Amino acid sequence: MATMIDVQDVTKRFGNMLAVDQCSLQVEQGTITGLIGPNGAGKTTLFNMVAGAFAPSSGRILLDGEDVTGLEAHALFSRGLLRTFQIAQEFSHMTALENLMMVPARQAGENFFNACFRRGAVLAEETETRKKAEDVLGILKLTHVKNEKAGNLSGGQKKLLELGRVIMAEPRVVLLDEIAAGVNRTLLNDLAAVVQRLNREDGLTFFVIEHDMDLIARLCDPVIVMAAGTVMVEGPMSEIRNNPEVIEAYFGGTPADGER
Ligand SMILES: Nc1ncnc2c1ncn2[C@@H]1O[C@H](COP(=O)(O)OP(=O)(O)OP(=O)(O)O)[C@@H](O)[C@H]1O
Repeated sequence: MATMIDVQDVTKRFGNMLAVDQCSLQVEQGTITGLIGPNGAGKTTLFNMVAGAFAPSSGRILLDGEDVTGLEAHALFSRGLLRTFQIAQEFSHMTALENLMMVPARQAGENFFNACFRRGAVLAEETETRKKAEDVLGILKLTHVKNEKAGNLSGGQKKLLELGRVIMAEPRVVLLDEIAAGVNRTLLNDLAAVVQRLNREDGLTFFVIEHDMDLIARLCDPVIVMAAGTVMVEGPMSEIRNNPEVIEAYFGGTPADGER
């Protein structure tokens, strides 16, 4: 199995604060890899570096074998890595369908030459994009709100739409950042099912930060536990749950059911 994301000895300092401390981890191609750990463990900082929000202070990050250390999000996107993004304010007045239709980075309609001289091709492409967006709405069970403005959707529906935008972009690896937060159980089941389907059927690799341990247990294998800026342990959730070091890091030694 090829390594999709390879974090090598990465450190991130904010002034005197060592947020990530010589951390090394791998996300293998075709996996749904979870990243968990107590508050302040460095998960978000690590994610931010992998997603191109900021560069590491030291260390290297490889994407599918290529050194991408310090590349910005748009450069990573063109290499197939995408992080779920909140529906930006400016898109909230657009409908669910429009939000999906505008995702492809290089729509023919945006190309001046095509717009002027190849109108037929542009129209064909728009029809194709609309069809794909409608299919994605169907997968997400959002067809009934396709003409609703994104800003009027429930929190859970917005998360599903975010995932829809990811599907439209056709990435190879997706970073999911706390998708369960504020989502009801029914919609969460839909979200989890879509992630599993994309993983199994389309071979998408997922790297998931999540505080909902049930969701992690259901989706992720392996699970990487971070503490104090580095990796503490890695393995299937069934092992992680009973690992004394993990219990100590989360609960100060008080045995619990693994829920934060
Ligand atoms: N921009 C910043 N400036 C200064 N310190 C920061 C910054 N971002 C994060 N930190 C610090 O780095 C450490 C790691 O934070 P981080 O948000 O990465 O942890 P986390 O594991 O994602 O925590 P949580 O689960 O609470 O989101 C924390 O002590 C945090 O206060």
